Amino acid sequence: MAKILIEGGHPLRGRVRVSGAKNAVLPILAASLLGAKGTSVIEDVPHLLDVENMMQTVASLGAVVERVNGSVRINAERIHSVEPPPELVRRMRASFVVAGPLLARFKEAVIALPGGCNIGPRPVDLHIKGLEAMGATAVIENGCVHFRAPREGLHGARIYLDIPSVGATQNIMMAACLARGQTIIENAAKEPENVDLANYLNKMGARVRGAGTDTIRIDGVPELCGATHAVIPDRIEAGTFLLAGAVMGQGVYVENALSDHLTSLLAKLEEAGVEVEDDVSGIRVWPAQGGRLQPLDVKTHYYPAYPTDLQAQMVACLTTARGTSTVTETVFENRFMHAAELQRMGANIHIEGRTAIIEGVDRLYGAQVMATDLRAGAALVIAGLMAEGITEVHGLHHIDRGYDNLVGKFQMLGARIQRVEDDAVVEVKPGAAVASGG
Ligand SMILES: CC(=O)N[C@H]1[C@@H](OP(=O)(O)OP(=O)(O)OC[C@H]2O[C@@H](n3ccc(=O)[nH]c3=O)[C@H](O)[C@@H]2O)O[C@H](CO)[C@@H](O)[C@@H]1O
Ligand SMILES: C=C(OP(=O)(O)O)C(=O)O
Repeated sequence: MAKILIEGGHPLRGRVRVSGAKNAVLPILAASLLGAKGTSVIEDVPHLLDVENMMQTVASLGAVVERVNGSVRINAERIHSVEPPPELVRRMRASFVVAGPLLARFKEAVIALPGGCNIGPRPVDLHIKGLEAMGATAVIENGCVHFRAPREGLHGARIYLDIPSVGATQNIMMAACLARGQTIIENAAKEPENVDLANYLNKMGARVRGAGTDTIRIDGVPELCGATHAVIPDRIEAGTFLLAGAVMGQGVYVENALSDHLTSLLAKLEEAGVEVEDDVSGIRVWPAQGGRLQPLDVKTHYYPAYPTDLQAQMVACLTTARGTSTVTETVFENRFMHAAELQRMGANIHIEGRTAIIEGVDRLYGAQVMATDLRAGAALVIAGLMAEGITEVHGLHHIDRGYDNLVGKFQMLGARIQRVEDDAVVEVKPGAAVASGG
């Protein structure tokens, strides 16, 4: 099995460039299905397993999808199916957001219940309730949701989301673009990825206002066309490198990182004694005095609060803090699987309900560990960089879902890290891409 080998204890320095955001590009690829005319060109598309899956999902419905270097071209004029293959949909959470575009444009969609990271129960009731409020019916049969719109199509509705769900907001927003009349989404998710999706929809001819606030208003239009759009930088990838730089860096510059999207993380880093400098092109971090963070209390919540997708990486960094930290996970019910793996490396972590209590230790030790989900994988890589000795990280298919060339990028920062495919060592030269395959 493929694994990542890390010799820990070597400082990181230099610069690394963040790729386009996974959680923005996935709904944007799905939204391209709304384009009845013309070709969309999506720029800054990262090389990720999830992106390959979404490209295959959209292509399986009849869209012509082509990757040209960093861009993806999609023509969705001729769609022949409203039923993406369940085996593709089950591979990731974001695939469920093809429901909204298909239902709005073709009045029908049959979508398998989605997969994604194993971080707790992840229902889709809010997606279904929102689409039902717009006139759709939804029947769950054989692990699939069969949506049907009325003959005259979906209509606008006022929808209050019980939870500001990122995916439900996306599904409803996309469906509303072609619905008759106005849709108002209240308690909408405010994540920057949803703002990026709204910007893309508006370039396609939609009328979406208020994305990034609690209330989004969408006036339906009869037709949308392909558009050109560059995806925003990945704030979670940026945060991963900033956290690694905070504990192992000697001046790490994360190019393309947007400080406006990372305010909660940057505030926590400063509280932990890390020096943060930002400019128009990126963010630099200098380590806390003596290289160890001050202990922190961190609570994940919906944007703009501290992101759940940076929780595991933060836990890894706090394992060697100068005292006791707490990290409370409020978004997902079971997102501390990395704690047990970090304990194999000498971390002292107790889980009490939804809170991890982390007693800082002097050092971590290299060990064989398993990535149980995407961000757990990133956390273990950071821990490996911090640890004395050799760490072996397994379960790389999780990491490949969401990090474009993670190993190559850490090598560019001077880390002693390499990816081993089965028994073969893959040489990664600075600037070269690592194939992101399972
Ligand atoms: C592909 C993508 O963009 N994934 C992100 C997205 O996931 P995703 O869109 O799945 O996350 P949601 O915002 O929907 O989930 C937030 C919470 O709402 C609950 N919920 C959600 C929908 C629903 O119908 N019913 C319900 O109860 C979930 O179980 C969870 O507890 O936002 C999460 C929260 O920032 C991130 O961790 C994921 O990286
Ligand atoms: C939880 C994540 O992804 P997904 O929603 O695709 O499972 C993530 O990106 O950390």
